[in-house]
Amino acid sequence: MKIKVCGMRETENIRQLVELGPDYIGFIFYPTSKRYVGEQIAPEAVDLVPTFIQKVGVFVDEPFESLLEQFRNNKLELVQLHGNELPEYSARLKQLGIPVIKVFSVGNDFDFTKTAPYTGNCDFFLFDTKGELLGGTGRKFNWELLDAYTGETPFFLSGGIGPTDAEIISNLQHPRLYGVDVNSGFETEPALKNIEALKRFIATIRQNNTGTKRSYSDYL
Ligand SMILES: O=C(O)c1ccccc1N[C@@H]1O[C@H](COP(=O)(O)O)[C@@H](O)[C@H]1O
Repeated sequence: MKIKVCGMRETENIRQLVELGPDYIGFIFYPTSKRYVGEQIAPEAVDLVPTFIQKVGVFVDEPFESLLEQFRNNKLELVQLHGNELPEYSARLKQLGIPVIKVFSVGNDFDFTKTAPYTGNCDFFLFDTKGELLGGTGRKFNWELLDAYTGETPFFLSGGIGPTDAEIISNLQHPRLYGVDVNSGFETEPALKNIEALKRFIATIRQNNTGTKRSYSDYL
């Protein structure tokens, strides 16, 4: 199971996170977010991230050209579309060779057939909790609803995941579950992650997923 840690901003915190070897690090490029990284991630922080950890830019209904500029300026590797972006928007990014994670906000009445027009137009889905905020709600949705997702596109599970969820996530059985995305559940303040809590969480997930155990030192 892949691990994405989202909402990073502070250089020292990024350095500590990199040592845990997550698969993806997310940066929020949405100005009204408490975790907004700014138009430019601190260049010294970008240089700390090794190539085996992919940098994801999280955007919400960003004008296309502006997204492209920020993608290039920040040496991002994937984009996460967390707003109401249409399948055509996602398809344009894919045509440019940019991998895309398309987010769906899941409430109790969510209709998973809404994902169908995005199939083939993005690489991953991400299922987050529907709430007043567009992301970073800190709340879980009912994970039993995932049984209704029968599509082909692999997905990240997100929304309110915290330190005590590692065991239950490791035991989830969905055939398209690709990764887990964590954010506010591991924060001591917005955009600052509790590294010790993440270390335990990542270790538990990886112990329970044989074959994916990895630490930063393996790559030195
Ligand atoms: O975290 C934010 O502030 C945010 C703002 C706008 C769009 C997305 C945002 N974060 C994403 O929200 C999910 C779940 O976060 P949480 O675990 O519930 O705090 C995660 O994918 C973040 O990328």
